[in-house]
Amino acid sequence: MASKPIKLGRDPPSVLFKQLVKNSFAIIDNPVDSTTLEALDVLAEWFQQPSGTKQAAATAAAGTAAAGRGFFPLPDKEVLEVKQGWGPAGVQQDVRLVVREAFTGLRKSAAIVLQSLFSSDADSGLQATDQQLEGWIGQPAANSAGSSSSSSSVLHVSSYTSSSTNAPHLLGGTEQHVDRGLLTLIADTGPGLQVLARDGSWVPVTPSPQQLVVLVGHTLSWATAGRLPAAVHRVVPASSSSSSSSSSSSRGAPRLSLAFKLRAAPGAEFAPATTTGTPSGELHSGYRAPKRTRELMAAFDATHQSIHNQSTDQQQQQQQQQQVNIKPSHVTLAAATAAAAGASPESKQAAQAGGPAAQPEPARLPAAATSAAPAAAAVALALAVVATAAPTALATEPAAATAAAASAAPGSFSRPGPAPVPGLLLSRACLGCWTTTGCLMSWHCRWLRHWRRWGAASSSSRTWAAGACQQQQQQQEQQNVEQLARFAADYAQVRLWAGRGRAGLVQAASAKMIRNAPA
Ligand SMILES: O=C(O)CCC(=O)C(=O)O
Ligand SMILES: [Fe+2]
Repeated sequence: MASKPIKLGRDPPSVLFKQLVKNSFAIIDNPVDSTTLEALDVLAEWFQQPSGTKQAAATAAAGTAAAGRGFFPLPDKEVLEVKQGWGPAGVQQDVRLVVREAFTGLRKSAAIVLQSLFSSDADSGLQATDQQLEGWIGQPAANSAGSSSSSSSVLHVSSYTSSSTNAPHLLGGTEQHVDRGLLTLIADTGPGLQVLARDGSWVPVTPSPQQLVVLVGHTLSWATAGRLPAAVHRVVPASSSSSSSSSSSSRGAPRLSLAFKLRAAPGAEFAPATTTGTPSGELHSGYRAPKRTRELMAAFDATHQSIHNQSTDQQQQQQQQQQVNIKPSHVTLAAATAAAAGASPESKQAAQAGGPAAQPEPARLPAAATSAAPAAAAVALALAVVATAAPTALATEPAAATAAAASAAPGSFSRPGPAPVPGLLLSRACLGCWTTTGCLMSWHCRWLRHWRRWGAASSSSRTWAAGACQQQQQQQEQQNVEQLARFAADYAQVRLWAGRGRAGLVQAASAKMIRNAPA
């Protein structure tokens, strides 16, 4: 990364704030001399055990409060989930100790980052007292467990398994997503993490061993009325030849990361008008009413589907589903076709990400998202599809083009949750369901707006509207994808015929006439 790492005690907090506003991520020197590095080393070794051993050791036994939780072998990585007070008896004591210390150290670092963003020296205009911030984060003490003021923060240790697929950047890593919490701190043993920049490009983020990556999460972005944009990020595992190791024991081993997710306590309340010092009337309507964490998270769940953000129960369900249907289920039409076609990196990125339109924050969308996104993403998407269909078609017969496009059509891929064909939808935030990748303003949401106006919109009505609206969006997205696949097939045929010169075009015209001639 181009910019220098930030030293929190030395650099003014405004530097951090500005960098997060600009990039939605920053690299800092670890403000707490914690055992993060040691934990990476110890865990790299721990992850070398067979999957079954790890699962047996780190998954909490049935009948306990954390039953079934702890270790998740996913298709593209294995995740060890660590919460406050973690310590399954099956895990060696030294590993438990180091991991707990790393948890505590990262938690402190995250609190320091949050505090600096709200300190008056940050020139951020953000306002929250230390007491308020403590209320947001919740109490770490074990005796508050389960209460609405208890900490929900979690440490995810991920070991990325290598993928044999020819689209490793899609299947062997982590799909693009936004973290749900306040902020995430990441330490890792090698390259792979990427953050979506405002211009739609993916920026590799490579902290060195003493550094941490700070990512803004959905909750903090919402609490600051979008002033701090949430980081859209993904993990693209480097090929083994290019993987450089920052930790001696992990050389040649899969990338390992520690992602500490500072999450809001369940009962915390966020009022952007107070936090930003902006009169409520001046805020985007989506931010006007204060929200509690639970409400915020329900809206988040309705619009963001990612295994990294789910509750553990949801993860387990999805895990089972993925074991049956692993490969194409992660892949969006655009991304799959772009990858297969070797389309230009820019078109791949735009197609996968929909540019900044995928940013889940309703207000203060980057200019590119509000103006160019729908058209640009649609074009990028079409290009990616055509790029796949066309070369195949040129080498063979027109029918092959249709088949190539059809093979990428909706039936051949499915994705849990809304299919991300961004940009084809309206890129505005919905007042009802809180969708930001493009609510169609379905009648459910229009109703909700009316209810709101009359003061009758409860959180259950919002949940209902969100569900119904999401369903409608999925149908619409499906139609868009089908339409696009048809367009790609037609376009590929025209290119094929055009490639044969005038004779080809005449042939195309006569074929069309014959097709359309009355029987
Ligand atoms: O492995 C990483 O660097 C990031 C993982 C991640 O994004 C997550 O767990 O939410
Ligand atoms: Fe993440």
